[in-house]
Amino acid sequence: MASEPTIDTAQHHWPRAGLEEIPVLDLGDYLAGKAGAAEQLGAGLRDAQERIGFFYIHNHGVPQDLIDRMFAETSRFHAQPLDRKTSIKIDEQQTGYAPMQSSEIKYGDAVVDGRHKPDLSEALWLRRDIPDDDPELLAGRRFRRNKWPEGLPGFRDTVGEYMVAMEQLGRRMLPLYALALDLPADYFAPFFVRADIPCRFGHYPAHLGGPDHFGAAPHTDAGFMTLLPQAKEAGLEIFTRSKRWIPAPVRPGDILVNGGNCLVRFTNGRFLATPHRVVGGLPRDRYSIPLFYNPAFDAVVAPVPTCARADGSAGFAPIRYEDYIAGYLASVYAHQARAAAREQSAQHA
Ligand SMILES: O=C(O)CCC(=O)C(=O)O
Ligand SMILES: [Fe+2]
Repeated sequence: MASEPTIDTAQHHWPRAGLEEIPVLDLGDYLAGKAGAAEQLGAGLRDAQERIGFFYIHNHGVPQDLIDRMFAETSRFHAQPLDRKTSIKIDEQQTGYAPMQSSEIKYGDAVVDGRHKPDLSEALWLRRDIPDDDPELLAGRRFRRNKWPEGLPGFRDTVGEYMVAMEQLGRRMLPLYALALDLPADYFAPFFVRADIPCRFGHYPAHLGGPDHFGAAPHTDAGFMTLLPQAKEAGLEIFTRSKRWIPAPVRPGDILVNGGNCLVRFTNGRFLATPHRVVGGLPRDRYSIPLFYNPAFDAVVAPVPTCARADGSAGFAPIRYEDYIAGYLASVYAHQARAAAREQSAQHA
């Protein structure tokens, strides 16, 4: 299984105060095509990703009405009776309904405080929708088949609209990552043709858990960039390089962005995948709708040329994204660990 990335802290030198500030990047001028805006944002993104691993984006171009409708659909889905939700229960495809406390194994090295209780949240996972005759789907590849809820008219259309808008945002942000790393602006584009864009439409019921039992236990995300439209309720906390948990303030209308383990691998540990968690014991129900903007399944995630290690060592070994994500999921979910074991024994049979 793929080993989790570790952060090369020797490359980071920042005063403590700065380690706890989540910057805001305004994409307005950039999306309007203003000269110089991309370079300026690239520098801001570099600072954010080296220092704290999280940043808000303002004027991101995704209509608020669409985000509001996606939140409304998410609460409509979770308001259904449990047997309706479990009729599309999550399986080795990693799409469908993940019930409360279904993260059965814990997040390997990313667990920063040794607490191992399964998440007090439920979620509907969906990926890019592909036609029934897609060759990879017909070949039985994992992570390809969506499970759509029935009896919720309009749900599927809204999810489709949301995925298109959010994927476009992710694609438009790729040049900023490239410029942040002194690479040609189009460097990352080929890795994201048919990007993997899993969405987690999550519900954290009020009054569950507490200081030692979380809505989402401490973890790092697996992919490249996580796009998290702001929930109405607070509750997300991030573990900074000053070794403290700080709340991520709710900034209505903005989208919170954070780096995942694939970004760490691309940058040989220079950009952070910062551990985060959702606290337990929330005063009100909380919904969240992250889209994980990740490479295509066949893309090979390998350190970029500008992130060679100073000591000449190679750093992270190249790995196909799909192999990486399968290993990550097997470390979090028992059903994925079983699927991985089945695939291994089939290969050796
Ligand atoms: O609900 C949130 O605010 C964050 C959830 C999260 O960290 C995740 O789904 O990876
Ligand atoms: Fe996360």
